[in-house]
Amino acid sequence: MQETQYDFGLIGLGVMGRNFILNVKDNGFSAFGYDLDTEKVEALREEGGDRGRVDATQDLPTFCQSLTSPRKIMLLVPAGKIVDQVIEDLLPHLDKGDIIIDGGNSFFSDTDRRDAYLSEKGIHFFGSGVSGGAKGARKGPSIMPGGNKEAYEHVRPIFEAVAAKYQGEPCVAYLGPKSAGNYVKMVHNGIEYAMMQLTSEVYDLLHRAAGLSNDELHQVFDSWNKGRLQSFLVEITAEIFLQEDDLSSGRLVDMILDKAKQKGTGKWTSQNAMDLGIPVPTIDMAVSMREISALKSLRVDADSLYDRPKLPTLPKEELIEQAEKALYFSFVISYAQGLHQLAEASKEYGYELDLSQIAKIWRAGCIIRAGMLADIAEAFGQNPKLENLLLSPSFVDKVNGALPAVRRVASQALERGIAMPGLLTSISYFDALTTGRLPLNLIQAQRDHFGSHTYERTDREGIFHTEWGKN
Ligand SMILES: NC(=O)C1=CN([C@@H]2O[C@H](COP(=O)(O)OP(=O)(O)OC[C@H]3O[C@@H](n4cnc5c(N)ncnc54)[C@H](OP(=O)(O)O)[C@@H]3O)[C@@H](O)[C@H]2O)C=CC1
Ligand SMILES: O=C(CO)[C@H](O)[C@H](O)COP(=O)(O)O
Repeated sequence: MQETQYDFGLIGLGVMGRNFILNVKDNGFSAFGYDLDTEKVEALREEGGDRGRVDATQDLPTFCQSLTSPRKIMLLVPAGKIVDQVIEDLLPHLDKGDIIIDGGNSFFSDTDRRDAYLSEKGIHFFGSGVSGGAKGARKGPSIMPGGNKEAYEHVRPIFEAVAAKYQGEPCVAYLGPKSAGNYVKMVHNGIEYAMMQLTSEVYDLLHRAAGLSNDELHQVFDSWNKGRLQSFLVEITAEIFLQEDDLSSGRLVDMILDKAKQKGTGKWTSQNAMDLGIPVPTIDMAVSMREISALKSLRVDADSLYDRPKLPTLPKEELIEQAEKALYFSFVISYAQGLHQLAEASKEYGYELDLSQIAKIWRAGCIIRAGMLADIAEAFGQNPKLENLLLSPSFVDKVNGALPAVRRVASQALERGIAMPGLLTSISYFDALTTGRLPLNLIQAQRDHFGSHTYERTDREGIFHTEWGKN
């Protein structure tokens, strides 16, 4: 029987779990890990040093007996059936009031199901997204917990200690009941998909239209990361261009196959946005682009069938300046879409989300952290009911200032046949959302013409139908 009582338990000592548990230990809490894999258990015991502060086992009863009451057990196992399996394995060893935290990228309706199931048994369940990858988990991630508010008080000191800090403020906050935390993490990942797609498009344009080398691309992204585009993704992009390839003489980025994989969180964001009736087309396009990227052989075959315009190389400095504005604009649009979705989800699912607080806990630790999130947090702080970021007076001048260059970049890409679907979609979304009268009156007329679906009028109340073609 294990003598020492540990403050925190962690199941799943993989990429995230191993780093998270060491982070808990470094912040003054004792932690006990559990994994099925002997090597992972032994590796943690080696790396952890003092066994009184961190230890691990492959024996579940020992694991549960070693935790202080109420037990606080975090799961960092692959999302899906494994989470249900681990919960079932744990239940015989738990007491009422114990807390299970699912830190993985679980689908939010699974979290609601698990929450209802466990609350009947007196167990508190937290769906709690964690972002920041391995490094974030080790040194300070952004944490997005949702669940029972009172029970959160037991977890709060640990989460606040291990979370990333932005100017001293922890990047974690209680977000709302039930699946609020997993939902926010899902949309975080949707925004992540959009920002990654947009970054890759700008890289492609600078390289193919203006001939920037990897060294030049490094310099561009590095300098952008010191300005208003300062963000984790721009920072790592700068670093990526410098990485030499161990297996050939060039840079690694040029040797990586152009097929992007996905685990599903971006797709879920798009699917649920459609259920809610909230447009997030830049996120949708980012998901579609991963799908198009997977069609490698089809793309290669089609490439040989069609002509692409051959235009002169563009002046570097001018394109770099315009591209900075295009990336800034489209990052703003990505956040605007994701936060709009969160506002609607909050109403639909009763999460009572505080969008300013969400932007605040994304300012450090997570993959979508960016300097502009401070402005976004302020915009929603000034007007918590802001329907869409584009309505914030503080963003109007910023967006207006970028637009001419954004449109120029898009035209350059279209003229050259360089695919920038994320940027073009962002511009079209912006143009549509800022147009008082759209041509969808014609769609209503068509619907009524072929299917008597009726329409409303601009000049009077009521529902109308016309026998089209009779006058
Ligand atoms: N990697 C990342 O950057 C991020 C991942 N996430 C999410 O965090 C979760 C964990 O991801 P990650 O750490 O990357 O995944 P890993 O696959 O690296 O780690 C998962 C760990 O769980 C173990 N495991 C599987 N089944 C069980 C079980 N029944 N009991 C105990 N342990 C088990 C696995 O062991 P074994 O290998 O032997 O199966 C493995 O050690 C996922 O939901 C992921 O989506 C969230 C943010 C970032
Ligand atoms: O949650 C994350 C970061 O926030 C993960 O890294 C995410 O799983 C990556 O998603 P995908 O594999 O679909 O690109």
